[in-house]
Amino acid sequence: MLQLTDITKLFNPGTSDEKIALMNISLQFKPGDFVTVIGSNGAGKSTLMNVISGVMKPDLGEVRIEGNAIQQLPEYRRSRWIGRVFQDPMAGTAPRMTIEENLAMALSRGKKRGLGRGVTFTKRGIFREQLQRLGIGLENRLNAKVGLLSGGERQALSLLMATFTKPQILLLDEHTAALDPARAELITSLTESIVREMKLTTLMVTHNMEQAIRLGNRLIMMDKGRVILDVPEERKSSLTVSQLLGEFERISGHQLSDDRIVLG
Ligand SMILES: Nc1ncnc2c1ncn2[C@@H]1O[C@H](COP(=O)(O)OP(=O)(O)OP(=O)(O)O)[C@@H](O)[C@H]1O
Repeated sequence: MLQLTDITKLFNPGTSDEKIALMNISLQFKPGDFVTVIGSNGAGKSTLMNVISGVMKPDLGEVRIEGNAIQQLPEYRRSRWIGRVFQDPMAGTAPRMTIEENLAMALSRGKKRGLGRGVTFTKRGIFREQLQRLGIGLENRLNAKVGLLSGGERQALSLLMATFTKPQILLLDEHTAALDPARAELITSLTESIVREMKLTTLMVTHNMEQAIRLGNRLIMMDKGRVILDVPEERKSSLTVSQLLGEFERISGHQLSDDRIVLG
């Protein structure tokens, strides 16, 4: 279980440039929860992901996984519980290394440095089997340099790498936003099946309102560092994009300003 209690994060505190990125955020996620996260520009969505993954420490509050407070642990020490996929397909992989070298690296995640990074015969078999699940033929290209793959192929590989060692939590930071619609749909359905099969607690930031409603079992809306709406599955399934935008306006008192918004 992932639990956030009274998380506050300020940037440049005490200066004229002070920004409240997160203000008293308390959220609890059950194993297998698939939560879509939407909000206006600068609402704090990426900061929330960064505080959970350990890229940043909160100024106040606790991040707990399975009851253990981890907010002071550095990112690399949280990696056995948390996988993350970014918007930029280059971010989750090493482009100069081959597919199998990248997977070997993913497999050694959370283990002591230098251990188990080589590609053995047995590992190659596991890699082929796992890549096959993606259904895009990467299992036949183990020695291809990742930098030569298309954005969609790289994002599928990033997804596999982020979940290779069966983390409990998956953070998706607009991971389909840089792809064309067909590739985005492929990555979305791969995401859904991986999340379902592995029962991952998943937080997915998206600017696509239709996707935010359609995917997952809970929707969180953020504005100015706060969670302003938390929609459970029962209500989410009957929600429309215009109702969602209307709710945002009603609660926040202003229109959703998002330069990357996609309505559906
Ligand atoms: N490193 C930083 N230094 C200073 N301010 C920052 C930093 N990172 C984020 N902020 C500020 O914190 C607030 C929250 O930013 P964050 O990136 O989390 O928002 P977001 O919801 O992900 O926005 P967007 O959808 O535009 O990417 C914003 O006001 C932003 O300008």
